[in-house]
Amino acid sequence: MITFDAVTKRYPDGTVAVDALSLEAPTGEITVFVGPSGCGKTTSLRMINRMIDATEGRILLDGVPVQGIDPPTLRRGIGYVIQQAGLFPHRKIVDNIATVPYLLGWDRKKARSRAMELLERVGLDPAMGERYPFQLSGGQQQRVGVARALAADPPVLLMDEPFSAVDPIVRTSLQDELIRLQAELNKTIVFVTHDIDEAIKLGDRVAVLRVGGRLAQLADPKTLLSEPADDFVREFLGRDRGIRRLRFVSTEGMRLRTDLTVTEGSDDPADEPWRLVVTADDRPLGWVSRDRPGTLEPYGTFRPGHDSMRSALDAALLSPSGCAVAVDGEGRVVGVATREALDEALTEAADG
Ligand SMILES: Nc1ncnc2c1ncn2[C@@H]1O[C@H](COP(=O)(O)OP(=O)(O)OP(=O)(O)O)[C@@H](O)[C@H]1O
Repeated sequence: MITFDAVTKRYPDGTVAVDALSLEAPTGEITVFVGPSGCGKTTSLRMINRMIDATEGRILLDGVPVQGIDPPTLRRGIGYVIQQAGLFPHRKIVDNIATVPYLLGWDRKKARSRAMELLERVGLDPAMGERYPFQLSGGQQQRVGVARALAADPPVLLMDEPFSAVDPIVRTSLQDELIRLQAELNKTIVFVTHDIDEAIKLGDRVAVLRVGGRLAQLADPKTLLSEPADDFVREFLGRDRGIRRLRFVSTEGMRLRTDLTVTEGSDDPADEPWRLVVTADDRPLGWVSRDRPGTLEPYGTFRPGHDSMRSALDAALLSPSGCAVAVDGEGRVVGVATREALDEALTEAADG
């Protein structure tokens, strides 16, 4: 666990970047620092590994003040990932990843085999180990940055806007990858971002900072969205706060109709405005309207109990039928959520 105990950072020119910050980043969880530009996120992060020293207060790592640990020893237990990956341009990828193991005096073979293992772990082809950073895309370089930070298996990982320099699609896949990795590795992660969506997606807890380095709110994402502490947090969360909350509304137990599907090629005597055509093994093919029986219209799917209400509504909006197709883990249709069922579930969520 990382503890900030009334930590203040005043730069020599008098700027107070962080002001009496107290919070805990629990072991094995992702704590996100989020807030507008200049609110002291990076300064707070860098005080953990002593790239910057606090002016007042203490930061404790599992109860031990970091101020008492010499920086090289401290940093051995703390991986650090930054925005542009910060790879050494003249070293091969495998040697970039093995940087810390080499520094720790591991033998070359062991360090390189650890690096190759990590390349695969972060979703890269091991053949990339022999390339140089300029031969990789921005997203691939970021993955290498994560692999390098994990090389010596540090219990703590500090990540400073690691995914903000890549395009939105790559960014989403890097975020998904981090969630997957964290489920395996259980590191104590402090993650800095200015993007509230990223904070909500990744954080077990989210610390919203305001300019001047003061903590506005520390909460799990669901609480943050439903109970913002004040106008600053509400405004920072933005106008889509209600939509974002849907990510935390479960689709477990949603009422599904099973009488709206029809197997392809079979007769469909029922008089319904929309029918979902499925294959013999229950894969969805498309919606057919009563008015245009020969045309398959688009559909969207979600997995009840697994996907959130946000996904279910998205699936409904993707189709002119206005209904969302419920599928199991194998993509087989288990039912259909009509507008009425979606509305019921939303009303229940709003009441609860
Ligand atoms: N070396 C320094 N000397 C003086 N002031 C500094 C120094 N480094 C940062 N600051 C100031 O401290 C404040 C916090 O900076 P910091 O980089 O921690 O913010 P941030 O929240 O990470 O911002 P951003 O999202 O823009 O990266 C800012 O007002 C910044 O100008």
